[in-house]
Amino acid sequence: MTDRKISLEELSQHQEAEDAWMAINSVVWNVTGFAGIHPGGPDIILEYIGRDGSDQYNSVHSSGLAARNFETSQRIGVLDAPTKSNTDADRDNRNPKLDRELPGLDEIINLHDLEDAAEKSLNERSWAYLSGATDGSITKNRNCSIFEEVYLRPRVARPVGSADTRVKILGDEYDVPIFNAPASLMMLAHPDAEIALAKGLAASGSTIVIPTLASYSTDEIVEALPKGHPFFFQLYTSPDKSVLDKIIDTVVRLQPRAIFVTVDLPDFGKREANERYERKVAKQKKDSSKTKQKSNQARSAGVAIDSDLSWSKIQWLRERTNLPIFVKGIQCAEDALQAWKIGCQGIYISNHGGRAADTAQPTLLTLAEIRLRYPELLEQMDVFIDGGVRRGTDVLKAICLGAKGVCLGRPFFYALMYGQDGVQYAMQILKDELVTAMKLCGVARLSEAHPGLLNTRALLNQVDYGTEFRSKL
Ligand SMILES: Cc1cc2nc3c(=O)[nH]c(=O)nc-3n(C[C@H](O)[C@H](O)[C@H](O)COP(=O)(O)O)c2cc1C
Repeated sequence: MTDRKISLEELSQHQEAEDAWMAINSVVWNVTGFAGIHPGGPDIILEYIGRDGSDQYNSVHSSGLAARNFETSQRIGVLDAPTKSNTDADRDNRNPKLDRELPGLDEIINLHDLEDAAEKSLNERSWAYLSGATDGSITKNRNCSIFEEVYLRPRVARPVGSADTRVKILGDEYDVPIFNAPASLMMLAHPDAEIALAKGLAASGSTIVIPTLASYSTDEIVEALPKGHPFFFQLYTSPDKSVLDKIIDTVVRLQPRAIFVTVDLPDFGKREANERYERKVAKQKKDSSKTKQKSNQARSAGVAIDSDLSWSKIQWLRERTNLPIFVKGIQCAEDALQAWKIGCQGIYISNHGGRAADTAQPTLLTLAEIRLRYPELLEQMDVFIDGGVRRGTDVLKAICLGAKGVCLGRPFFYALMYGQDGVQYAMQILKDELVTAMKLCGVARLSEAHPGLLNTRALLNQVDYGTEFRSKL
């Protein structure tokens, strides 16, 4: 069947919410009703209906994503005027994320150097989105600095000729306990986005946590992994049942080792760096309406935001699939206990890298709180943690307190500026640092790590011991 040819004029006649068409890389789609379920929120769809949305689309999505997500019945035809094709989009999109040339990887010796390189080289939009946090970035910064307040207590004269960093999680062995923290729209760092991330992590003996809001489709990312390689999936529980069902069906078909269901974002926080950027752009475009609105990328409530998410929905999810469920976004001991009570196989301690509630306590403190109040949970569930991890010593400290998997968010975005090579390079830095930290502390294998290797006085001063003590405040 040949596609019907559509002129730009005909396209422009379909710009109402109830009758909405949009051109993406020359193909015209009927997107009526899509604004309300678009993961990135309705504003951006409503802005481009009746028009060619290719440039905006290509800046964050793979060229094939639209065809995978829309039904064939939504394909109206192709534009008659020559505009972008998928091939043009792939070519144009090779490297628009950088404003300045990147330093060579040989100039990067730790993850802080990677962040400096990102700050200098990424374009303003990407930097604002990736590096930003909510309000005053208190939690983002405290996630990092708390690792500096926990001191190592190295044991000496212990044979550590080789340090074994392997870890077993849900029956699979990984070379390192280090994973990516799932993060949306990685194409803002590099056009190969999650494809390069998946390949780089697998080549480093780890694996990817695939985000719901990836730039590539879940199928494309899984295809990039070696056949049969394990992976995890991060789920946003869309409030729209049909959207959620579709995501779950895809995920169940692809069989991740576990689903990490994100629970810490019932509303968008106030992402000030994004807002500043969007207002600046609106001002340049002289679009005063935008400067007064909530900025769309920063604060629009896409389908990711499930304000009514409840424990019963997580329980429903447990019954809906036979896959292990980990709750991502645990920020206190009571919720860790609740996750265990409803039968979750794991918890993932996170405060969204300081992008949810600002001034929420740093994640290492939450891990200490759980360990002190419900130590048995650390035996009964697998524990992942993220937030502020930048060094091999940070990884070791989290493992000493009971974490099994340690994840990093922003650093993998920055590493991705260099594509797959950057991901492998960052993993090698972390692994080398972890091995050195283990050896210097007298730890030959990760199973030997324990809290006695740490001076945690700084944490103990801050840990919340529960209602019994709190009522005395
Ligand atoms: C740019 C960006 C996008 C993110 N997107 C998601 C997401 O789609 N789903 C999710 O569960 N967490 C998301 N997160 C939170 C991360 O999974 C993780 O909790 C956080 O980045 C860890 O902190 P770190 O960046 O200090 O390592 C995102 C974080 C960043 C920085």
